[in-house]
Amino acid sequence: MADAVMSEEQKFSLKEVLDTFQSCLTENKEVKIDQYVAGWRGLVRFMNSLGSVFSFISKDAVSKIQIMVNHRNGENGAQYTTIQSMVKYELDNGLVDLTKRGSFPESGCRTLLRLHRALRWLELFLERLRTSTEDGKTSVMCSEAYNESLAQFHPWIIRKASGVAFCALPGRPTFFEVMNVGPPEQVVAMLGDALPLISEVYQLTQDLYSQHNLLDIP
Ligand SMILES: CCCCCCCCCCCCC/C=C/[C@@H](O)[C@H](COP(=O)(O)O)NC(=O)CCCCCCCCCCCCCCC
Repeated sequence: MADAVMSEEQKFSLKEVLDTFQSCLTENKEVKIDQYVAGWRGLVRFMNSLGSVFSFISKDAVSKIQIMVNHRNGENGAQYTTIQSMVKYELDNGLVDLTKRGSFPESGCRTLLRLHRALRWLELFLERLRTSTEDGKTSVMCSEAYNESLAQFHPWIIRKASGVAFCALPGRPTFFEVMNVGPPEQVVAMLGDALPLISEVYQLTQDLYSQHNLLDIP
């Protein structure tokens, strides 16, 4: 049993997680929610392995993941197969608070928007990691990516706490090791493969939300 657990742990590689995002896309460029959520789950697992300073971040991510899973497992789960079908279903049925917080604090559209904004952070951070030099500082890459994306949606106290957490990030060599992908050149190559697909998932969602004026759901 212990061995089985060990080998599961050892198998954990960030490549598999990023592959999950790749598997989100359907032939007609819709984004599948199960895979999207599975991608986030893998990222949270990775983040947890970096230390408990990140637990306030992972707690929030886990609760949002759970909301999406509940929608999928609910009575109308089939409507939540893709982000596209979810948006249509929730808008057609008036299930989203569009201008102020009200009856639907856990709408799929609202919850996914939070993860979507975080996906932009991920894209920016991974791009910085990919192009960084050996002595690059992950904390700087992370906070720059954060300031260009999520920070604008967070109040001061969260920005402050995030800044503190970023300082606890391990250096680039350790970070690459924990990713468990192989030597640094291989990590860089893997990121080069994964990033265009993450960008595509991000862009498709961004365009959909923008078409339906959903980018500011409170
Ligand atoms: C590995 C470094 C980890 C750095 C993570 C950077 C993201 C920082 C996000 C800080 C969020 C703080 C927690 C609170 C958030 C909420 O206030 C806020 C708004 O929610 P509300 O409208 O329901 O109130 N929530 C959010 O914006 C959603 C945040 C979701 C964060 C998910 C972060 C997962 C990070 C996964 C890291 C994986 C790194 C892999 C890189 C190789």
